[in-house]
Amino acid sequence: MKYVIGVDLGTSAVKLLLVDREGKTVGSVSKSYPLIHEKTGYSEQDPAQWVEQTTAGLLDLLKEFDGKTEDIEGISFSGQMHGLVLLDDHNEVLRPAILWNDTRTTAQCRRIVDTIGQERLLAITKNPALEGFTLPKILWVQEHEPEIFKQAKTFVLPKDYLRYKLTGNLHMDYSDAAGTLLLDIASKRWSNDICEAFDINPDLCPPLVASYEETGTVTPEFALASGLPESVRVFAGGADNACGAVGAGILEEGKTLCSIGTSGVVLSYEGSANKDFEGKVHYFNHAAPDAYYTMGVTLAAGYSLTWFKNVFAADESFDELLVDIHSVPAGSGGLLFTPYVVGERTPHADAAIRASFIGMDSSHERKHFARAVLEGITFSLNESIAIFREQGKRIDTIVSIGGGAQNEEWLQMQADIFNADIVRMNSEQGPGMGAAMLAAYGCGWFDSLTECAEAFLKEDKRFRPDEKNAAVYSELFEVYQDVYGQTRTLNDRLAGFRK
Ligand SMILES: Nc1ncnc2c1ncn2[C@@H]1O[C@H](COP(=O)(O)OP(=O)(O)O)[C@@H](O)[C@H]1O
Ligand SMILES: O=C(CO)[C@@H](O)[C@H](O)COP(=O)(O)O
Repeated sequence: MKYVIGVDLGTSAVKLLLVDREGKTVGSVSKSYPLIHEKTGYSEQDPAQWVEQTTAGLLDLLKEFDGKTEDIEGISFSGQMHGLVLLDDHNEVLRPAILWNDTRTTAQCRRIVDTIGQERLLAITKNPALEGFTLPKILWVQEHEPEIFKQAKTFVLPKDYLRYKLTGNLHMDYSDAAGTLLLDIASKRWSNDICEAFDINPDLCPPLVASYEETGTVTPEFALASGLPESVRVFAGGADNACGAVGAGILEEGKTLCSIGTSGVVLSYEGSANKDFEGKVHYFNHAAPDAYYTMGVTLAAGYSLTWFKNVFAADESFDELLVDIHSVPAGSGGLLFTPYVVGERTPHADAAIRASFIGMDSSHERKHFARAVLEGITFSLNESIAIFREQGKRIDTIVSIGGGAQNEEWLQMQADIFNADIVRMNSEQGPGMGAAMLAAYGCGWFDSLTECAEAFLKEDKRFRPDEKNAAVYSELFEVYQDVYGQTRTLNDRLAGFRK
């Protein structure tokens, strides 16, 4: 039997899947690393930790594996998007990576729009200037750390840096490059116009490849450190949401994905780059050949739950914290939460907004708060679904993946709030499975990713909307939508008091 490995370099942890030729996961390992929040709005990670934890994860994965390591044919990657990794001329990391959920770059976003114009930016990149994207981060370093910027020879994204440590070669794939705001999405080329407008040497941008393209094999040093044979073929991989879509079979028009990881995403397949969503949702290249996807993003989905657990139930597991939420009725007894603990993206691109609990009552217990957090996160994702529905998309079935899909109550809540069937697949680790599928396709095991999806993916369980709860949530969603406008100026006034 032959095998491939899918590596999902997430925000909270790296997750590795060992998958056989029939699509069965025969081994999995997860290794976590911390986020560094030096100031409010800042979010960084040390790229060395991604490499250390992936290497340790591979050692564990291979220790447990009872097959022959020479039978592992390929490896590929799914990566948290947008994070800026700056490298010098020896490919050494120049500063900590500035991540997708770092929102320090509001001024740089304004500079982008003032310099290039919103219309031209949308025409080239299909996306507006948002704090999370990579170009504003490059401009921030250019302005605030000119000495570091002067030494920068190349920029890459998180999984590209990890792949470089395996192969010694630098590349970036189209699906991840799409989130930099430097790629011409339709022609799949770096935009010289954008580089020129911001005094960025185009050589800073690495060579572009397709997600299923081979980028090299494992170096002797990495083979020694990780136990991987040098013969393993290394494929480029893609953005975590593109890989999540591959791993959930979102490979044709009409298919929708909900992913609850650190962030939350509602994603829809697009066959071309020529639709116009006016920048209301992100529009990126897919990891599948010649395809695209649109998506709305909740900045702190799983992260809001993680924040709540760390503050109020640090010694408990997620399952312990959520054990009694079924005993709280839909609507959490009038307690409403907005998940803006680090700001928001869709539909409110606002780095300054912060979260609220509204309607606290002396009858509320901790379980009401826990349920309200899940409901608030799901309402936020429902705002993206509402945008898609307004644009005429029919959304009646949604595949749900990510850490949040581990909880069945939450999956039922998604069905009730989205008013659609929610499907859980055989693997909730969509991005890791998507990465494994890119390696399987790259190795030539299948003629297309669709063929691979047919062989590898199976529906595990379906959650259908409960009419009564759906009606309650439909009414509450209107209240939820009002909270942003009602709390925006209050939050602006509080901003000066933050760390
Ligand atoms: N048992 C669980 N029940 C509900 N949510 C969970 C559970 N375990 C993890 N999560 C949520 O999943 C998130 C992590 O999901 P994951 O897809 O691994 O994220 P990432 O790819 O960003 O590292 C956490 O932030 C947490 O909120
Ligand atoms: O910024 C985005 C998408 O635009 C995020 O979705 C990141 O890609 C991080 O993903 P997770 O770690 O939450 O999976």
